[in-house]
Amino acid sequence: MKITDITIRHLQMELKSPFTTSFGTFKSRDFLLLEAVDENGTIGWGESVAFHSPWYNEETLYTNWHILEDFLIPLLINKEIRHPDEVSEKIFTSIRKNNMAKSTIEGAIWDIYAQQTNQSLADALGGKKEQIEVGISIGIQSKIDDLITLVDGYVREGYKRIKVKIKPGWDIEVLHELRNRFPKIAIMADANSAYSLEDIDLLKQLDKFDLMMIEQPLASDDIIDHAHLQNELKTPICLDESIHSLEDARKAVELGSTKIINIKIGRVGGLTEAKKIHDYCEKKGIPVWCGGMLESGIGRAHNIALTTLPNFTLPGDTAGSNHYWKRDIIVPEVVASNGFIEVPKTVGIGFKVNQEVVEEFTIKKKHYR
Ligand SMILES: O=C(O)CCC(=O)c1ccccc1C(=O)O
Ligand SMILES: [Mg+2]
Repeated sequence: MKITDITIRHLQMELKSPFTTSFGTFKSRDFLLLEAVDENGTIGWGESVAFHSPWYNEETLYTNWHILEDFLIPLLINKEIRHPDEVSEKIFTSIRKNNMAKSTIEGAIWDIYAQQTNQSLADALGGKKEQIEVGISIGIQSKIDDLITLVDGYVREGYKRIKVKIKPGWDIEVLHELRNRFPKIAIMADANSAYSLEDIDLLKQLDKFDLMMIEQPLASDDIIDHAHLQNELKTPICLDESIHSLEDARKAVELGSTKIINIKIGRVGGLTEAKKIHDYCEKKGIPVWCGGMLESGIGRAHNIALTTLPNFTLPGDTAGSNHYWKRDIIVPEVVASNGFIEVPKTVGIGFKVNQEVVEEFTIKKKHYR
């Protein structure tokens, strides 16, 4: 295939309810969508998971736009691509990091490749599952009672794994109440790097809540302190922010910094690298799951396809569209029923993009050829 035309858009979608992490609160989600067209007119879609500000990592949607416009698109446009793996393995090798920018365009190439080979994106990646198990990620609330009420609702909806965000001051007491009220459910906690090794005594207290895992307790670029912490904890540590590549995953696993890995397609630079991390972890007996970045339906569709690979044995964060949006930009929307999402069987990402709704949420767009 050859990509002849690309459109980048900045979209803004209002979240149904604000989402608070240890770093701050989101009321709406700004993100980039990329539409790529090949020489036969096949259209592929990719979503940038970078946020409006660089709180989660150093990228933002405008650094992504800059890297795409000035570097990635010129490297890729009108170039013959035989397989999507070539995007990261050959075409983008001269550009360091900027993984979310790379992943945006690579995702669209995978979508086109799947359509041209007449298969679903899940099949193109080698996934076998017909349905995937998902959990829910709940932001920091102002009161514990509010959290309990929310969790109660999600448990009734059938979500089998509940993730809560924690930070200093919103941790022990919250998890204690939650465990008391829900003795049997799978609970995990995500700190988004809100602690340091100085908090080791507090973190050790989390062991008594029988958590499925604690996600990224320490610094976002660390794998050394996490290894020290894991030595002292019974609760498995899961790394999110620290893992940007297969190499990072290998080093963290070798050091014993992590027992589980959260794979986010954008954070690792695309589906090809995500698959490599998956394969490596499978060999090493490290379970993986697919993280979420409050994606629109397009990013969600990519997450679902990736999760069909066999070592995604733990429920991911890709909840149903209705958890986030009044109206999503794909048809049908993603539906989670009893904690499961059916994997679409149609070609490509398996969902139609609702162009009218995309247009409605577009703040800015630009065309490249
Ligand atoms: O529901 C989702 O999409 C995942 C929510 C979530 O936990 C999250 C949302 C935004 C940024 C980072 C994270 C995270 O996993 O750390
Ligand atoms: Mg996380």
